[in-house]
Amino acid sequence: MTASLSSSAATPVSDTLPGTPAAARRRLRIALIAHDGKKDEMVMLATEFAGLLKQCELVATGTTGSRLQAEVGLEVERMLSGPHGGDLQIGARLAVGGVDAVVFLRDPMTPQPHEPDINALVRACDVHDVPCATNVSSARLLLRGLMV
Ligand SMILES: O=C(CO)COP(=O)(O)O
Repeated sequence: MTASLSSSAATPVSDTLPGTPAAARRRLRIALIAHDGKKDEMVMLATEFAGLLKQCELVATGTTGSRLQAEVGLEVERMLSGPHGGDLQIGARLAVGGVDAVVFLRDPMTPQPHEPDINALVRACDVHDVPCATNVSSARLLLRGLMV
């Protein structure tokens, strides 16, 4: 497993693939976000992939980040809580090349007050071709892919 990658903030994730010489690699930067109804699943997922995630630079929205720190023991940079702008902060970082992958466990059954922010973050992933998993099954595939 490798989670070390080259150092430029603007380096595309393609430069993080296994062919890149170890000395030129920088750590993968992964954003982790979960709505309240999905936070338990996020904790379970992060526990399952803790070996990988501990080698990565992690950023999360506020409450998700607290739970990952407290319950999984991960070092996480915490942004604002989602409804207070955390999704937008992560989207802004992603737009300038500062995020390599996003796991965003959205709750499709519960209306969110900050729906436009959520859509903006997912759109930013599509605009900038950053992998974004929005459910546990796709997150497992994405994280396994990063472990190659
Ligand atoms: O609302 C969120 C994402 O849209 C998540 O925010 P929290 O992690 O602060 O609960």
